[in-house]
Amino acid sequence: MFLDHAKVHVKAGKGGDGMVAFRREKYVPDGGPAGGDGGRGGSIIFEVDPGLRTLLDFRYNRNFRGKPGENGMSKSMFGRGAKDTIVRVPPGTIVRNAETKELIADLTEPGQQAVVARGGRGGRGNNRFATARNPAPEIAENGEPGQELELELELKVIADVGLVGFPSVGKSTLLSIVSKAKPKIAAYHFTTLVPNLGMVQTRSGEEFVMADLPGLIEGASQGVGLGIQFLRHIERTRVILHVIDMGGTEGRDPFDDYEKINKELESYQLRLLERPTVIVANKMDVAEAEDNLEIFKQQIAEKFGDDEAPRIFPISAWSTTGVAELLDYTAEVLKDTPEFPLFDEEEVESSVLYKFEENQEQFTIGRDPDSTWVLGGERLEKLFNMTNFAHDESIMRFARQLRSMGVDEKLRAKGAKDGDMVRIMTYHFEFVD
Ligand SMILES: Nc1nc2c(ncn2[C@@H]2O[C@H](COP(=O)(O)OP(=O)(O)OP(=O)(O)O)[C@@H](O)[C@H]2O)c(=O)[nH]1
Repeated sequence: MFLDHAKVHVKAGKGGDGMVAFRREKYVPDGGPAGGDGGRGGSIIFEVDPGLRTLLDFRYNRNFRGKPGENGMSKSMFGRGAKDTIVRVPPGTIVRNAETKELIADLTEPGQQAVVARGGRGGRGNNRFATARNPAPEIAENGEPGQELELELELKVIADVGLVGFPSVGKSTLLSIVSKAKPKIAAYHFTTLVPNLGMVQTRSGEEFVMADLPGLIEGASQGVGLGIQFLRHIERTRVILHVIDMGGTEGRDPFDDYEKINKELESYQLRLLERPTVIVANKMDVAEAEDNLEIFKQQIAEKFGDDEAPRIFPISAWSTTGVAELLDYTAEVLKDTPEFPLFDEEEVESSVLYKFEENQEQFTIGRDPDSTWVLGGERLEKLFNMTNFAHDESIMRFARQLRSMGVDEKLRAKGAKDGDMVRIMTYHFEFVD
């Protein structure tokens, strides 16, 4: 099965805790501080593996946890940093923050990496807090928590081969008989259009994705301001299969159809005619088809003259005659056909790059029903988590950090009085003006 969506939970490793320790030397009753820093927590990194084609793995495995950094040790020894966790994803994976929908990474090139959750910094040991006034501090930080978030993965199903042709020539029939799997695809964000796509496997096991291209193009010509991602579908379509009804159903003339469709393709200005085309002469099971094909072949030969004419594959989508040969040849042409960029490199670059911003609110002030003041906010909670409450001095340092962020002042401005209770997560304390 060909899955295009997955939701995963990632939590990077916490930094190791800093240590409170003192030197113990012979004959020295009170040595200086000797608590080492904790090591960095492991990040979670997504890496493109060109061998993958689906997001199937994420159905069974949707939780990724980074390794914690090692705690700091006595004798000023640092904790070791944790190894990052590498998660392999197929090329074409788009990663978003599931909550805000913000784009985190657009992974396309083999080996390309994106840090999706950063490991926490190691907490500092007490040897880092020594000052002239406080030569033996009992202050150490806990490691910073690793980043944690819910991610939405989306695999761009890129069509290698596009089907074109008049209505009722048999495009859907052909697609349905060659598709090994129908990718479950969602409507694009910007249109309600769901292109008709199929995964194709040739007799020798080669794979490519085939799409009903007119469906895509019609969407593109209707939609104002279609995203770059949408047009990339057409850009990545390297080979065109032009399907023609050789049965001449409803009095149609095959060559006339062929010319009309080409005119239309030209008008889209998507470099479609530059791509190699294979002509699929369909409905060869119909009585008149053989005669029609002979005439069509002559017309094509005349049109192209000495130029290289596209290959014509007579098939019957209905009885599947000739279809395997058509697919073999298509796979071969695909191999030697590059992409047809519609956008200049710079534009693509900026859409490929990912951003990773820390957008932290400083702090928030709310109230519990019993009128306890409640302090929150990402940055404040992080400082709280990094405080080692086993040591009074560490707690005092936390109080200083709050003051310098302006928490005291803001509380006072909101009417907090001496003796009021204040809560941060599960920790209660008294407000002292
Ligand atoms: N005799 C015969 N009929 C076929 C063959 N392939 C398709 N048909 C028939 O032609 C009709 C149209 O086929 P579709 O596959 O729906 O054609 P389409 O090109 O996808 O048409 P649109 O969806 O309108 O673009 C259907 O009734 C098919 O059964 C074939 O090889 N031989």
